[in-house]
Amino acid sequence: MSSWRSVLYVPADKPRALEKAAGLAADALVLDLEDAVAPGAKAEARQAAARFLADRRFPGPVLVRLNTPETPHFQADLEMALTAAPAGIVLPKSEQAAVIRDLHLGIPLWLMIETPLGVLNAPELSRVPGVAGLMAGANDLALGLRARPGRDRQPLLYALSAVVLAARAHGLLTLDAVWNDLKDPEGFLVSCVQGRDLGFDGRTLIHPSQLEGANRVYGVSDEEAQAARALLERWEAAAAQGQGVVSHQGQMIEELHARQARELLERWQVEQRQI
Ligand SMILES: CC(C)(COP(=O)(O)OP(=O)(O)OC[C@H]1O[C@@H](n2cnc3c(N)ncnc32)[C@H](O)[C@@H]1OP(=O)(O)O)[C@@H](O)C(=O)NCCC(=O)NCCSC(=O)C[C@H](O)C(=O)O
Ligand SMILES: [Mg+2]
Repeated sequence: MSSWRSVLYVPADKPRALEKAAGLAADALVLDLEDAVAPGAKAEARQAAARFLADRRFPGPVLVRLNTPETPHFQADLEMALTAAPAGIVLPKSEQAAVIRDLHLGIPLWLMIETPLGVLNAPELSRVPGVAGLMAGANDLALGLRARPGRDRQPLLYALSAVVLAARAHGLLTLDAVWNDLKDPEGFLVSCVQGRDLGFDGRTLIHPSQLEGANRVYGVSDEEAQAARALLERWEAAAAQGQGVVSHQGQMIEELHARQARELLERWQVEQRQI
């Protein structure tokens, strides 16, 4: 089990960003070959990504986001990725399960759900063998929906929830979309809480300044771990007496709450090892 609280996009054609990313406290990186890289810089970005992977510059999982299969860049991106063997491939603008299935890629896939059709097909996309996770893409979603999401992201909530629903139904990981406004760190934090409460496992990010907030909001605090231990203690004592439901600090608890507490403690332990 690894943690996916903070997943930083790094444009693969930016040497300084690659250099910096190698030492950052992100849980994972996505080396971007797609939208952050201008058409004329695609080849250079591909080579830099291959070098970064070969040199094992980052201790955690490193994913590579390819250009879409319809573009002239896709084949070369794919060949590079299959040779360099990242922890996974990110496929942007995923819409059709058959298209993804026909690629027959023997590597973990992360599908970006960021178009109206992608959202509608998210349940089928989640069932494609090899898919490890779903990532939401707010910029493309806003474009495709003609939505105007403000600070509260209200116009995107249906689509974001649909991504979580599909991922959870099929046991996949799922990551919330990026926050563009670097001048509004408070809005970013509020939206991290919103994404976490919707059910996302973590957040995709665009800037190092967003790492601390995402790690904190998506992480398990010591207080939460302590509360989970207390709940388990109460539950185990009650279960030993054959009880199926008890109250704990004024709240009803059942076996499912004990499971939830165990899962939270497991995550807390993983995060402690990553510090
Ligand atoms: C958004 C940025 C263009 C801002 O760049 P800039 O103004 O140059 O940032 P700073 O000067 O504040 O940078 C300070 C230092 O931090 C490094 N840096 C910045 N961003 C990153 C990064 N992502 N990874 C690693 N390091 C980074 C700078 O190099 C500076 O370092 P130093 O000089 O040594 O101090 C820029 O942040 C950026 O390019 N971000 C990533 C953009 C990106 O990848 N976009 C594609 C993914 S978003 C998307 O498409 C999601 C989805 O598809 C959707 O539809 O929503
Ligand atoms: Mg996008």
